[in-house]
Amino acid sequence: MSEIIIATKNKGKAEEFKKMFASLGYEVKTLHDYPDMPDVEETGTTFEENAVLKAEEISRLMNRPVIADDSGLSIDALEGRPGIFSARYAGEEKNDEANIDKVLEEMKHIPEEKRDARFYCALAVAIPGKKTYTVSGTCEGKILYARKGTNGFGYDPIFWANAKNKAMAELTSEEKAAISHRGHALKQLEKDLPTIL
Ligand SMILES: O=P(O)(O)OP(=O)(O)OP(=O)(O)OC[C@H]1O[C@@H](n2cnc3c(O)ncnc32)[C@H](O)[C@@H]1O
Ligand SMILES: [Mg+2]
Repeated sequence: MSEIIIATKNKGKAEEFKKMFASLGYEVKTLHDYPDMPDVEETGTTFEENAVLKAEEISRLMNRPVIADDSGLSIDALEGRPGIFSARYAGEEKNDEANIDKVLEEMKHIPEEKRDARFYCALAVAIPGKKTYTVSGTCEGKILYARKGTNGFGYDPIFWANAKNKAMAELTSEEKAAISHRGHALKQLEKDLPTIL
């Protein structure tokens, strides 16, 4: 099986990528398999810029093709927050539960019709000697008033996925991949995989 490296230290993302790529016949390695790789600083102002920073730095260090994912949740009533700061919304330690609590608190008086939000995922593909490129995907939904479901990771328990009429954390991994921002972004890469790997 061909191997692809995803420059992530996020366990939830790593699990999703492993399953999605396995169904395409590829084996995923992440930075959990290469613990000496550094944390790349996400200094960009967009998801795309941050995905490119992560993919290019790890590709340069490994001298191999590398894909990186930068993603997050954008809430209309919060003017797009947490956005590119989704991982660290409630503090540097990147705590999913604290991040959810902060969003629930900020959204507690916002009425049903003003709770629209979307997940965004930018994937960057860095190949030594070639120009890095990006693809992206979104997933439309609403912010719930409380947690629902136990699957997935990050903000999934408070995100109502319009496409499935269920909370994201109620979906199986296959159901989520079919409608998610990450699934939509990956769809656009599928045809390129033989040249990336
Ligand atoms: O940079 P890497 O190492 O990949 O890991 P990270 O956790 O820092 O990842 P990001 O910088 O891309 O931040 C993304 C955050 O957005 C949230 N997020 C992204 N995709 C999500 C999904 O499918 N479901 C729920 N939350 C998601 C989640 O809280 C992540 O921590
Ligand atoms: Mg990050």
